[in-house]
Amino acid sequence: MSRRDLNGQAAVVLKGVTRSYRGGVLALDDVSLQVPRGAFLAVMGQSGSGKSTLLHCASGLDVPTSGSVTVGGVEISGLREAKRAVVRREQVGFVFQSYNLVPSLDVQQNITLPLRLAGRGPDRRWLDGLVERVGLGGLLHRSPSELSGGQRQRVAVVRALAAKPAVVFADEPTGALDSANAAQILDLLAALTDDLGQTVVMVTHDAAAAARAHDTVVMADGRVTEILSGASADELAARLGRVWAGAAR
Ligand SMILES: Nc1ncnc2c1ncn2[C@@H]1O[C@H](COP(=O)(O)OP(=O)(O)OP(=O)(O)O)[C@@H](O)[C@H]1O
Repeated sequence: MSRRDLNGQAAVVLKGVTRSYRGGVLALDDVSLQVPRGAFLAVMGQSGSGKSTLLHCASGLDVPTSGSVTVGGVEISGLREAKRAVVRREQVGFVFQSYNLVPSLDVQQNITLPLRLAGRGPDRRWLDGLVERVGLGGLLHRSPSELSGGQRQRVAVVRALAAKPAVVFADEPTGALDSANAAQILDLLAALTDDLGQTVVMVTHDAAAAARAHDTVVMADGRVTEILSGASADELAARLGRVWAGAAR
């Protein structure tokens, strides 16, 4: 998985990460994973396998019970929430299935919100380039309620990238979209990594979506069971079928 390592430093490193919940649930069980800069990585696995917990721990939304997490060269697992919030603002972008745009703000304001919260001015060339690239140029003064689902998700992708984060975590980014809009968002995520050297980690249930990523991490029972490179949707579906059947035994 290291072929995308553009400048030697990994965007995200997890070492021996464990997350247990009250009641004895071991949601992550000794997970070690390196996400090279410029990677487009999918995370798949059956419901309850630990995908969301992995995303939450890797992004600093949650804290592992043990092990370490480094994002953009900053070790975040030992930090208190206020400091993790600063690292998240500067190093992490998020894209959610439900877009999570602020309805009272227009597109332009939504896109620059994370920067304003961080007290930073926008890099106009970077933002204008992104807006142009995703075809939102004529929509900057619309409210989110005046956009299609696909357009809303494109706004969310630009917002996630506005601060040039070390990594974008996308949680089922195509889950609410029809197949044409889903394909556009996947094209966009792939182009961001291939053309702009951005790093994307995408949790998905959809083998066709995962097939657009460079590599796919397969999870079962809180563990990474394998990492598949360049697999087709059919190969992933077949592989996951076997992992799930194995997990059920
Ligand atoms: N807050 C919590 N308290 C207790 N157990 C939890 C909590 N959150 C998750 N779990 C458990 O941890 C395990 C992993 O959950 P997680 O949400 O990471 O799985 P997932 O692969 O994202 O599932 P899905 O595909 O259904 O979203 C599951 O057994 C789940 O029930």
